[in-house]
Amino acid sequence: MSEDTEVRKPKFREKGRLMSASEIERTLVRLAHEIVEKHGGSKNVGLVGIKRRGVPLAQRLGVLIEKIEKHPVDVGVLDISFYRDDLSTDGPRPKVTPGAIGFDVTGRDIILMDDVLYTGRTIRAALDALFDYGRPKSVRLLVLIDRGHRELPIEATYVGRLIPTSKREIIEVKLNEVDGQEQVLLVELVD
Ligand SMILES: O=P(O)(O)OC[C@H]1O[C@H](OP(=O)(O)OP(=O)(O)O)[C@H](O)[C@@H]1O
Ligand SMILES: O=c1cc[nH]c(=O)[nH]1
Repeated sequence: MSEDTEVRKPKFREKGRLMSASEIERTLVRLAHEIVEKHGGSKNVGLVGIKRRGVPLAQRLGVLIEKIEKHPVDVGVLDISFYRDDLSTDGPRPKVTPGAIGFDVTGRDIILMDDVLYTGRTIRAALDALFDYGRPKSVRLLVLIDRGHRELPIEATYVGRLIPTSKREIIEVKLNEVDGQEQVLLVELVD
């Protein structure tokens, strides 16, 4: 490949660790209690994790809520494969891949879960997908990190950490089940 055609890979610089494994754990415990409190229990609650890192978060919260409420909670998976550049209005759009969530969402109080909330476009696509599977009674959003910069009127009811960021920064959530390590990092794009 000539120098002219060579694609320059973006370079990133680690700026610091935002959350350790134990901080992630404590945050999830707090969110589990918030969910139980706000829903007056968990009998009608169904947790739906957005692939990829929303899934282990939903599974962990399911275990934590079950410990508090002493009965199992439905945990499902929403598989949204999408092509993304900067997700500009004319660019490639998130694509919903058909696949079972794992339980019937109709009539349920669904808590949709993801690791990072940024522009909100992933969640918009996830909501479209969710309603293809049924008609929930309510849908709330839980994210581990809200980093701001929304492009759509989407907000999370349950937020692990609100981290104001610049657009050059990226939040990297690392979870054991996906990444083989457990932490949240702040990285920055360098020229
Ligand atoms: O609010 P948005 O602008 O849509 O950004 C948030 C999404 O970005 C990340 O996914 P990513 O595209 O990095 O895919 P991955 O989860 O498979 O790593 C993150 O996991 C959220 O799903
Ligand atoms: O900073 C960001 C933005 C979108 N998705 C991420 O995982 N991190």
